[in-house]
Amino acid sequence: MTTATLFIDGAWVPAASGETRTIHCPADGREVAVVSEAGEADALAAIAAARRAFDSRTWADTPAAQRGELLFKVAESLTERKDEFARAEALDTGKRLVEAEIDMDDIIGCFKHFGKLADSNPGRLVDAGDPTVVSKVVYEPVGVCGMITPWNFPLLQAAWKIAPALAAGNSFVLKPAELTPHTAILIMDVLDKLGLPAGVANLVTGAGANAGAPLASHPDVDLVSFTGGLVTGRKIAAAASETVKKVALELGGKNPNVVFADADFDAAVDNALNAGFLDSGLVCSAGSRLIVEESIAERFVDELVRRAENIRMGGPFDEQAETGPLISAEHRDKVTDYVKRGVEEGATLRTGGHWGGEEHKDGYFYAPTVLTDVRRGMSVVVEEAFGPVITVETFTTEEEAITTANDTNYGLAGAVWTSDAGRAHRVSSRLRHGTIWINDYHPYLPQAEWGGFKQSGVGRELGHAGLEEYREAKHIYQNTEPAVSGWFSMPAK
Ligand SMILES: NC(=O)c1ccc[n+]([C@@H]2O[C@H](COP(=O)([O-])OP(=O)(O)OC[C@H]3O[C@@H](n4cnc5c(N)ncnc54)[C@H](O)[C@@H]3O)[C@@H](O)[C@H]2O)c1
Ligand SMILES: C[N+](C)(C)CC=O
Repeated sequence: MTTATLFIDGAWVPAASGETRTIHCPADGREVAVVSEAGEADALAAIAAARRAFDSRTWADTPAAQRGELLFKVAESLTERKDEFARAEALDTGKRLVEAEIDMDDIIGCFKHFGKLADSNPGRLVDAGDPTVVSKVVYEPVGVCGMITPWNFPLLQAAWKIAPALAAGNSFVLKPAELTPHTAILIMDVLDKLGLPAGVANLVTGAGANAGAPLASHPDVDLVSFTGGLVTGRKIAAAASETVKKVALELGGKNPNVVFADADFDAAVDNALNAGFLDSGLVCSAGSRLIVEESIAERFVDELVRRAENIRMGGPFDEQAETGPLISAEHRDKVTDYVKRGVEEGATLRTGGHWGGEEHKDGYFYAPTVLTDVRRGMSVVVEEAFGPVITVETFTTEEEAITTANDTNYGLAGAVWTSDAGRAHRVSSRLRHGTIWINDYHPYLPQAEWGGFKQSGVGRELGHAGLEEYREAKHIYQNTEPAVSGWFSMPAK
């Protein structure tokens, strides 16, 4: 890959500083690509290009149905280039190729979903209660959108923003995570080849503090949509408040996976593994808090540990591998610290708690880990470790299960396992999380809203609301028989 990887105003350019960054695969350290390292000057150039493109109205005034057609063409192109994209994603993230392929299917589904929605809701007439008045609500694009995305699902999280932003007629600047820029570069190539007007889609690859920060603070950005960690999310919201721009935040989770004694035991154990260890737990909605009914806890944890010890770690192209590495040495140190602190605070390490063995020495692997005897308030129970770490809590009553599951500042997702339909309904309706699974874990649908309660975020992606984030509602009130109002007295002339 060349080092002119910034896409600004319809052209591929290097960073103004000439700086580059080498991307390595976290599974084995191999060099994957050298990309341009954007700084503030590049972000400002991209924002200016997006502003000009928006103000020219070329894309904003393109009929919504045509904008939708472009999204279908993106889906077609991604389908044709699926292998290339999945391979690039797997190399950048270290995730298994099969998982990157599944992500591609979801990404294609996302473009189709917003392609369908693009012209579905042009606005509505409002009854003003006066036949001389025409009152209507129309939906307009927000303007210039800054989009900042994380490294765990690089293109998927970008697609959840790009597709609705384009459907609504906006221009945007995308800043992907600095460690995983590859598929963001590829999707700009797709948009470029499909003839999207110059300046509508812009890309800056680089570090958050330099290339990302202007997207949150610049007055010419109308909306900043961020997916990433809570600490960064707070900074984005604070920076955005200066110019009172629209803010959408998709942050982390400390997601409860609640298992009642009447649940299908084998299915619940199997899915507790999926919940916590799929993609090494590098999923915002990972079921990192297992909350299991006391009467089955011992048997459940024994089986969970037995199964966890069987999980095979490996790189993206290792067909025997069941899970991959963490993203960096720094990230692995963070996970290591959480587990260490948990044990120091009294947790029992039932399995894991160590790095990958000699065969994985060039990658950032961390073994699937189960901690029991945890207490609420321990950092590993409260904070997002963002790794393959499950903590186990127990309960004896339905009320206690609900209280424990809601005892978090986060509110992204959670699951309930039970064979009692009434209980499933009662518990799911009391859980304060944006997605609740009943007798399942992890599925999400482009047709259904995704997002967090509490400190897991602001706003929603996907569904219908995912499009509305990128539109402004405008009320147009027309008096067809203008007349003197008579409100103020009329002085004699
Ligand atoms: N809710 C969701 O749907 C969802 C989805 C995926 C990931 N996540 C969350 O993302 C986190 C993991 O991702 P991460 O480690 O990349 O998060 P992060 O917050 O470290 O980084 C996310 C992005 O923000 C950028 N950034 C960092 N500092 C910035 C600043 N000061 N100004 C502007 N941009 C800045 C980074 O460069 C990156 O592009 C986890 O907390 C995970 O739960 C949430
Ligand atoms: C939103 N999701 C589940 C696809 C990825 C979260 O990290």
